[in-house]
Amino acid sequence: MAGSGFVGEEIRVESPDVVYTDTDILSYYNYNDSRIRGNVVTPTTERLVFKTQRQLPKTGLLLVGWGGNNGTTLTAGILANKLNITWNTKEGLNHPNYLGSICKSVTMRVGIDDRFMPVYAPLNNVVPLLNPNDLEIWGWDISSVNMGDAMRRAKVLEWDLQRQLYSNLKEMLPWPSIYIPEWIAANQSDRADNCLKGTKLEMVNTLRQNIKDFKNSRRLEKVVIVWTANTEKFAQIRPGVNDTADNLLRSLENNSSDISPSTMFAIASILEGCTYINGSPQNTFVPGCIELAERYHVLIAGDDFKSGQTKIKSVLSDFLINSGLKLQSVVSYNHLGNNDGKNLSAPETFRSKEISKSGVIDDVVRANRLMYRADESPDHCVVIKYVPYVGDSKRAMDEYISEIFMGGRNTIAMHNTCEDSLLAAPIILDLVILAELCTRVLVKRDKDEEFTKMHPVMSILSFLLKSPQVPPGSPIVHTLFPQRYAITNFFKALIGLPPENFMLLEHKVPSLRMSKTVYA
Ligand SMILES: NC(=O)c1ccc[n+]([C@@H]2O[C@H](COP(=O)([O-])OP(=O)(O)OC[C@H]3O[C@@H](n4cnc5c(N)ncnc54)[C@H](O)[C@@H]3O)[C@@H](O)[C@H]2O)c1
Ligand SMILES: O=P([O-])([O-])O[C@@H]1[C@@H](O)[C@H](O)[C@@H](O)[C@H](O)[C@@H]1O
Repeated sequence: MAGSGFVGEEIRVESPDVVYTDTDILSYYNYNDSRIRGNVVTPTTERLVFKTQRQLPKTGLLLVGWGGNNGTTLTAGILANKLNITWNTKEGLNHPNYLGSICKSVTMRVGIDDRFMPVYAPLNNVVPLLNPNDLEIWGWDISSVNMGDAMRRAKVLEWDLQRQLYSNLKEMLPWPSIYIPEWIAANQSDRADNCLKGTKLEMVNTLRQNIKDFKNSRRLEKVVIVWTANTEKFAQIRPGVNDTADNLLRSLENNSSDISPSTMFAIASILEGCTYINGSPQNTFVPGCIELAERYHVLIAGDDFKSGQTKIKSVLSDFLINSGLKLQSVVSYNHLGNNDGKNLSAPETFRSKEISKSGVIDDVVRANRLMYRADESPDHCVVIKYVPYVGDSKRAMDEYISEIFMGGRNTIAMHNTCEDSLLAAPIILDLVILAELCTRVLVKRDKDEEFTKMHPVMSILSFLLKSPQVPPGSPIVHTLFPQRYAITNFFKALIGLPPENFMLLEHKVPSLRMSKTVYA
């Protein structure tokens, strides 16, 4: 629709720097930045070439912890969308949707029209992205309950919707999984009736066979594996045990107690060439695991889905500090009554979550040496309580206190109630869709001969994760909008468009509105 400020169909770039072949999109891209030496700043330009496969592969999604609130809610939600199942509540008729997914519900600015006004397009019309309705889904759980009864157990979705999905879901039985009690809360033992036996190596090989059989039986080209099982305690990083890929594999063969179930899943995924995403806060990606992913060029991402309280914190801390208000105290409390909350009621598993929820203000504080000394940071307290009665409906209460002009104080208090799994499920979807896109992208410097994959640690997914994994030595960005623009600017680079600069100079420099349109 001309002049509507919106493009509802797949956009196509016309530029000498963008070539659409039958199989790929080739974009010749100027990556501009500036290099600082002392107080001397030098603009830099690196000519890159991105090659993005256009063909969408038949893709499978394997969920570890499939029978949990997130796993069942995601599976049920995709099925409801696929079958277009509507359901009644006291408010009336409800339709399936993908609200909460940036790949399915968000647009991005792609440029300006002839009136110099912004034009937006859905993310999935900018570069080819998987349709979640096409995903083949299966998974593992230490609980043998079928997905229909697990959906009922989760108590997340409205009964009229559950009723219509149950017959499909009850046929889905999770594969047995790895249960090593000391890695999660003892209160999880009552659901662990679906557990593999044998040595750690034997169990990893069983997981690998599960993956192979799933891939072959469904004729899949790709499989993405997501850990949405319970939060584990942190693993000790031990030299000679899990500090290198070879030591990690040798420790697996030696049945080392230092290797967690989540790291065993990561090893199986990597050895089967499957992208692996850690949706929980534990340190699955011990150094040896990252090295293994680098060795096999298998993409990994983590940690801990960023769904509610932490997402808000990443925005508020950015707003306060980057408005020159000195944030001095952040207290994040929440209680919830789902099984995640039950597992987090144990000190060691809570500690994993406390670490991932606490790090989110670090980058914005560290970036401001005007207000914060190197050894100074706001008080930051995280509290999570398990209250069975509220179920999946997490009640979060936060307080932010900042010092303001001339000795003043600014206190922001907020209350947030939401079904935690209805926030997390679309985030899992985005992680899968964006991770799959990353597997289709190759890049090289224009002057180089060979294309290469991007670094296996997908820091581009930081927008979706509380405690983002980044390539060794890379900075961690927590603030939400830079994370989001990292994704949309990446999309623009893949089709040869310049990054968002927010300058709107056409509306600040009158002569720009007179100049002929100059196509790059
Ligand atoms: N908003 C959210 O729901 C949210 C946000 C961020 C992170 N997370 C994390 O996502 C994970 C899942 O959350 P949830 O609400 O679905 O929890 P849940 O307890 O409902 O589901 C976890 C599932 O994992 C299973 N499980 C445990 N150990 C396993 C293993 N070794 N192998 C296979 N299955 C195993 C359990 O039986 C359970 O069915 C948790 O770690 C949670 O901290 C959730
Ligand atoms: O994403 P977020 O709302 O900051 O954090 C949430 C925690 O507050 C909650 O207690 C936990 O059960 C969820 O797994 C999630 O991690």
